[in-house]
Amino acid sequence: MLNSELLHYVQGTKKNILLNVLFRWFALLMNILISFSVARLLNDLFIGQPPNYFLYFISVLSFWLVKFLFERRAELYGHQLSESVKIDLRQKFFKKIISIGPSYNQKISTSKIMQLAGEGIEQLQTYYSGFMPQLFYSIAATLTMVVISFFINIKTSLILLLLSPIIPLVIVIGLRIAKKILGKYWKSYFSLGHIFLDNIQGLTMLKSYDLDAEKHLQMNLKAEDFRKKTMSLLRSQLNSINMMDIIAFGGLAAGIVTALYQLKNHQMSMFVLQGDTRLLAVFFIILLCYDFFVPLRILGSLFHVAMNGIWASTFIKDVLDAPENTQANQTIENLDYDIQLKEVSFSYDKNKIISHLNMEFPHKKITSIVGQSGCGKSTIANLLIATVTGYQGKIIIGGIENKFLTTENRMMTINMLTHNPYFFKGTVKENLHIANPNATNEEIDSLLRDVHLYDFLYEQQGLETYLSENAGNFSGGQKQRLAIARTLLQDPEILIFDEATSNIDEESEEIIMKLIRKISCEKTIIIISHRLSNVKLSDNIYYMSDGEVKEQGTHEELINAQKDYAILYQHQKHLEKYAK
Ligand SMILES: Nc1ncnc2c1ncn2[C@@H]1O[C@H](COP(=O)(O)OP(=O)(O)OP(=O)(O)O)[C@@H](O)[C@H]1O
Repeated sequence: MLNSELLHYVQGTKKNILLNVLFRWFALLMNILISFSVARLLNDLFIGQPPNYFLYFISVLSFWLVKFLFERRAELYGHQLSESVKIDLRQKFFKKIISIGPSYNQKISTSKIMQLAGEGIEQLQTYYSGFMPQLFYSIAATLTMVVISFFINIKTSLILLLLSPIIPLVIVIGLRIAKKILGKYWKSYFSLGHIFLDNIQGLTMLKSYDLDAEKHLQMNLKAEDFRKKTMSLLRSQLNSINMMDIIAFGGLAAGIVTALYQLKNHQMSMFVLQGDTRLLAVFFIILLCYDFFVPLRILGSLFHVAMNGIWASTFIKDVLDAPENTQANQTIENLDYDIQLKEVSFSYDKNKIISHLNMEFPHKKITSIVGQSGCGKSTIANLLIATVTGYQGKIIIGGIENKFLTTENRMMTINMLTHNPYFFKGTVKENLHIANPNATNEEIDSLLRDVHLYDFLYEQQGLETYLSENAGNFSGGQKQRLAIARTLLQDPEILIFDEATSNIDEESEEIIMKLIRKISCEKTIIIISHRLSNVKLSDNIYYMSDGEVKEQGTHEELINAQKDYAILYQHQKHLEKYAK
């Protein structure tokens, strides 16, 4: 019921729980004093002794005021607890995702991260700030009331003592029953989140294929499944709440009946008071019985919300406990940005993608990788930028094994431009500043001239020109040229162009290729392209097939070799001539 491991994840939790419980316990003592005062007043009225109303009023008001202050204090600690839990857990969660590095996606899906960071942590917050303090408070309050009732009437006290563990027992049984339901609930929730995010990301494509209505229906089915799972969870929670109500009210009735029975048998008295205290004792114990089951009953209700948190915690814990690459603490110190792959192999699950690759990508040179679709070209790029990890062999970048490079250093050193760069809604300047927040307008303008976008942008609002979502108001070629300007603004030493010129107009392609050749005298350039005409001027070309390097050399050398590269080149040349 109490996951003690979780306590370690949130700083200051124990202190805040302790203070919250302590002040609520003080408030309980005040409440008991109020009950005692009310019992005395009733006793006075019943035995015909004129009560001192003013004294009762003052004492009840004073107890109530002190109780109110204690409760406010407890609330304050509860609030602190609740906030620190949420902030702490979210910070730890995101820090962990960042420290796992760009390959986090191999371990956990984006939709799951969003759901756990949002709803998951929200649920866990209730566990920490509601359920956990309530659990300790319930124990303290129950024991306190059992001890006090012991001094009034032992039998009633024993009845309360015997009945008190039933509610926690129902909670434990409820947890066992709900385990299966909760498993289904979270599975359905993750599945809904995954499909929702996927469809939102691909909405434009879905619309263009007129598939949005179909996907809408699919999402409705998932949402309906989630609704059913939620209802089933709520039903089980409601059953258990009903059960706890029966026990709480049954316990209250049992306590009252026992007390009255004891009164009838002349066994009721206040041990500590002189004289005939039978009626006082019975009123006091009835009021105590009324309060007795309240903490346990609240524990029961909170338990159902906390149960979700406990379940979410297992997923959150998996993320927080995910192994980090603690060896990744080196940075490239020298000015050598050569890359070497030595006997590198990699598999997705058991599917071998590349095998025993030996490649070199020298600094200040253009090296290209070509080959049939699916031969593993992008996998090499992904291994270099570490969005994919778990390779055998060695990848040496600037003299340092890739695994040992810090994520920050790798990200500052290597940049990959794909055929589908992302732009945020906002101005051109805002989007370019992502790569370098300190870049001046002059530096940006100079790059915009290099990518032949200057005139186009300054015919509009210049750097303040507005980009709609993912630069939807720009053509494919303009978007790609803007992306290259953004990449160059960051000024990384190693640049990977993975099909960066596919699907764009010839003019843009020519501009980009010219620029790549211009910067190649000071950077390590890797070009991945299915169009061999783009790699003709490379210093070295690797021709790959089935995850292996089959040929290597300059364009002329490979053409003269008259093997697969030459055949593919002639084939593409023929097709391009035909297309024109
Ligand atoms: N995340 C993944 N999980 C499992 N298999 C994958 C994953 N990504 C790629 N693959 C598989 O790895 C193989 C190599 O993919 P890769 O993207 O490296 O090929 P490529 O040579 O770049 O192809 P293309 O020229 O079509 O982009 C393919 O068979 C692909 O199906």
